[in-house]
Amino acid sequence: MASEYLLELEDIEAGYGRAALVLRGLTVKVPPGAVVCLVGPNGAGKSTVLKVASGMLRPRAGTIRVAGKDVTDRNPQQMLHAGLSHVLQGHSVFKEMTVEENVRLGAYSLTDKAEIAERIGFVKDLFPVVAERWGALAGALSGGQQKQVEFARSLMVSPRVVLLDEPSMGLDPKATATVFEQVVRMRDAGTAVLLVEQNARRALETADLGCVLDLGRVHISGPAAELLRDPQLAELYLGGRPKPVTTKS
Ligand SMILES: Nc1ncnc2c1ncn2[C@@H]1O[C@H](COP(=O)(O)OP(=O)(O)OP(=O)(O)O)[C@@H](O)[C@H]1O
Repeated sequence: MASEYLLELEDIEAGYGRAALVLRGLTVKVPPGAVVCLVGPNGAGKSTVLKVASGMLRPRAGTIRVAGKDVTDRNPQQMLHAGLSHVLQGHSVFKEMTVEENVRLGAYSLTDKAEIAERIGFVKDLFPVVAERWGALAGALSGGQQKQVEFARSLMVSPRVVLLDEPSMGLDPKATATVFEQVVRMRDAGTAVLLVEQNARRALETADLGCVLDLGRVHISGPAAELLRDPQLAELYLGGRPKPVTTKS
């Protein structure tokens, strides 16, 4: 059945082993052409949402749909095939391999050489640093540049939705700004993004839609700009009240 959403996580319950549930009836929906960000306190379950979406963690209840198709209980390989590509927290480039080798790893499931060449052209256009440093060892790149190599690798399979877990982790403010610019470029090039970020204010400034997680559920969701303006949310989750708008005279 056709759906207006690319990814729907509905009434998800999930947890680890015998421990208490982490997600307790969580619903998150990602429409086409959008960056959706999940924010909330430490341990709220943000990364767990991405693990459920990419098949790393099976939900105990609830439904996962991709473009209207039920994909609940599929494994990571099948989720990738369905169109969900997960960029994990931390740095996952292979430092002793070249940028090219790292990016080509993202195409391991593709067999059509013309398609691989087309995707390489696409990611080189989207991430100029990947094109510029194509033959360099990935370990020689800065943290922010390595993150762009990870983005490029994740886009090789033409995913419908990229799942980004704390892409700014460990980066300085300048590199963080570049990485968020690239998130917007990915969206504008046609890939929807579900983003988890510690830096909630920065993430909401980038995203189209936001979901605030608390106690394993979505506490409040809506256009990111509206969430940023909400004084109560700012106090509770964004490290203080919104900055007053100043007008230059
Ligand atoms: N592999 C695991 N095994 C057992 N418990 C886990 C595992 N991963 C996460 N948890 C627990 O699940 C809960 C939610 O963790 P999760 O990483 O999803 O939260 P988060 O909102 O992303 O937190 P943070 O902002 O600190 O990264 C925490 O209580 C955490 O200890």
